[in-house]
Amino acid sequence: MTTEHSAEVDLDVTNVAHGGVSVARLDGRVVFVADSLPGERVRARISADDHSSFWRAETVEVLEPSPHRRPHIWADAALERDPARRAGGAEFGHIELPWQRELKRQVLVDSLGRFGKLPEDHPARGVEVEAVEGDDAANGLGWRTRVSLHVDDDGIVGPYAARSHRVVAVDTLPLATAAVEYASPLDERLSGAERVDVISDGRRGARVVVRAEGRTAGAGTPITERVGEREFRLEELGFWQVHHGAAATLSTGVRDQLLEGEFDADAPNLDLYGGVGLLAAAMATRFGPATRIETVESDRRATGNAEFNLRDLKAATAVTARVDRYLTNRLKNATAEERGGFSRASVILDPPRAGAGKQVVASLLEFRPAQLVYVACDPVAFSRDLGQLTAGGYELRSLRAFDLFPHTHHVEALAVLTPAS
Ligand SMILES: C[S@@+](CC[C@H](N)C(=O)[O-])C[C@H]1O[C@@H](n2cnc3c(N)ncnc32)[C@H](O)[C@@H]1O
Repeated sequence: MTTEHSAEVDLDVTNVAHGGVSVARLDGRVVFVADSLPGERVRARISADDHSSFWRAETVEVLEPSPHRRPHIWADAALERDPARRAGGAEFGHIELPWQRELKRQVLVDSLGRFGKLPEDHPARGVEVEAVEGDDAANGLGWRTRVSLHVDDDGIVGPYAARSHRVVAVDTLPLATAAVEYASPLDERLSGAERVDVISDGRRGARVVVRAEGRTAGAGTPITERVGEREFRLEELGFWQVHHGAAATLSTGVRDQLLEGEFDADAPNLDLYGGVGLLAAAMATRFGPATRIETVESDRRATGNAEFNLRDLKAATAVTARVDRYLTNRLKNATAEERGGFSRASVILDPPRAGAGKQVVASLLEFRPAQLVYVACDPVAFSRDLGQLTAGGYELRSLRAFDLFPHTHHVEALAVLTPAS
């Protein structure tokens, strides 16, 4: 990262890139420009010029705005602030909401072609990014049920500045739910603390957990979230979908997208990276309480909660394991009869941002289930896995995408794959 170099240049921004930045060219070199929009001409400050194939720049002035530009939804992240002090976490906040979804669609479709090798004429390239119910009316605000704030050496509490680990003071948290924003100690000094997590308590309130080196202060008791008719117990700092409507959106999406013709309730069905059992429950909601399903999750406490949350489903089990090791062992120890069962299974996988990765995908290809339901939070990682799956004999049967993170660049995809006929 260049520090002494802060040249300002005028750039024509041409298209959107993965990661919440747009692309321009300077003397033939790619420049990733923050806080800009395709079609704009901006004045930007070069912030990193030490990479041979691209530079990075921050917009300081918009010379010719896009018709899709709007005043930033968060004054603490707007152009009026110096780039070094702009709050991170709302990198699309200067773009009208429907156009944010269009840009996310472009990034997803581009990744599908580039990394997933999905042919130009594949119907999945017509995917739309769907809004969560209520988000348009709320202008995409007030959805975050969890925020992680950081504390600097002076005790100032705030988010990191965009693309840095520098804490910036902010007055508001417009993406957070009202309860989470209200509970956030933005105007307090927390000397000695390192991080503050503010988490919806699953009802109308919020909990504040302050972490200092080696110490965590907070109530610590589990939280209960309700999705449809079901309740899910989870640890205070354990994984749960961030948008208040995300768990219901994904659970309904998985339930509806599972292919009935490929489903066998007695097969060794799996919910990989299963957390506290949200998507296993979605499968059982669709196909009945006798559905055989095993959740696989590396966090022991999440697995304990999955066991509790799925206790009414007599054929549901929860295992603490890393997915790669679980699949390797399962394949190594399987009898010929068990291997036959794998080919009748439905497998859900919802990996972290890095995707499932080569080894897990290779094991899935060997497992060869009747259908794979892939829930993906990173279009590039997903597309890489998709490319390996299609090269290994699977075909993409359906694809949906959801805007679970308004005003950020993130997009969630939900894909169903089956062995190619
Ligand atoms: C994106 S979350 C999905 C959780 C769940 N499907 C849900 O929607 O609530 C990913 C989960 O995978 C778990 N995880 C991360 N790496 C893992 C691994 N290598 N093996 C098993 N679980 C893992 C995390 O603890 C987290 O609970």
